Amino acid sequence: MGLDAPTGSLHAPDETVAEPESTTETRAGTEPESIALEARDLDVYYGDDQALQSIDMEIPEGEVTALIGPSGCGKSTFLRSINRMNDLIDIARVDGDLYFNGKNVYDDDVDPVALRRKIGMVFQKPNPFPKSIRDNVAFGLKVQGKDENVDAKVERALERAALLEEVEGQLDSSGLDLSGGQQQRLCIARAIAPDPEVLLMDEPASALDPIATAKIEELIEELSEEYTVVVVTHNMQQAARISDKTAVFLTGGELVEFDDTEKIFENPEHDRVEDYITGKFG
Ligand SMILES: Nc1ncnc2c1ncn2[C@@H]1O[C@H](COP(=O)(O)OP(=O)(O)OP(=O)(O)O)[C@@H](O)[C@H]1O
Repeated sequence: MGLDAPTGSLHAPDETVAEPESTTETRAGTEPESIALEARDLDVYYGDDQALQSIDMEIPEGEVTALIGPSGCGKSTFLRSINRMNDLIDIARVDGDLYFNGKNVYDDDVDPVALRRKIGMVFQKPNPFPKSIRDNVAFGLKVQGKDENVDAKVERALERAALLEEVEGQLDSSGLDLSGGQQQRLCIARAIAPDPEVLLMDEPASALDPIATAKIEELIEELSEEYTVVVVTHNMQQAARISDKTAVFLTGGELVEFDDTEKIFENPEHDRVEDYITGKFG
């Protein structure tokens, strides 16, 4: 299950965050591809229970990567390890490395609050603040002291989140008066207003009806033109529709296969992945 918490933070100044630098070959070994996020031998524990086992993964920049797998296999745990949201869980412990633009986010000099500004997050249940639409989107900007041209930035974020047309002229109404799908797009606008590089989404459409879900799926594809998107989904058809890469986690917190989405769904390497994809379990 996703952790319900707002993006952004109440803390401010600029701390150490990584700048782009990492480039590597694609899996096919043809063209160079920029890597936004790289997990190396990443283990996560809750108390004595290990939730993720030795995860190695390279997430390309500017693409949509889907994390799929049966309930409890560690998808949300992996997502939260990327922007250190697991820090907020007392019993969670992380071993291994997670690089963002080549910098290990678990280094002592990385401020998790600054990191979360570069790596925004959207949760399963839309969680707008009980504030106006404008204030919801402006929240992250104000926290960062980016209070110049706030109205223009709010409108731009709403536009990028495909919500502006529907709420134009009513930015002072409460975010809570919007429909579920609109609330989720408002949360996406709030996450992108501070201009992150990566958007993490934990089952962002699972609480929505099919029409609102279709809008979020379309939006995710559009967002990947500007951001690296990592999305947890229970819905395999959704993963197949919206993602470029797919990571399949299986019970025990193991990453069994990570490849181009087409390859995963059409010709996976592992029988266990094929069984999962074809609905034999999970
Ligand atoms: N806050 C927590 N405290 C203790 N154990 C946790 C916590 N969060 C997750 N776990 C455990 O870690 C394992 C992985 O959970 P996680 O939520 O990451 O899986 P998931 O694949 O996202 O599951 P789902 O699809 O049901 O949301 C599970 O065994 C779960 O019970």
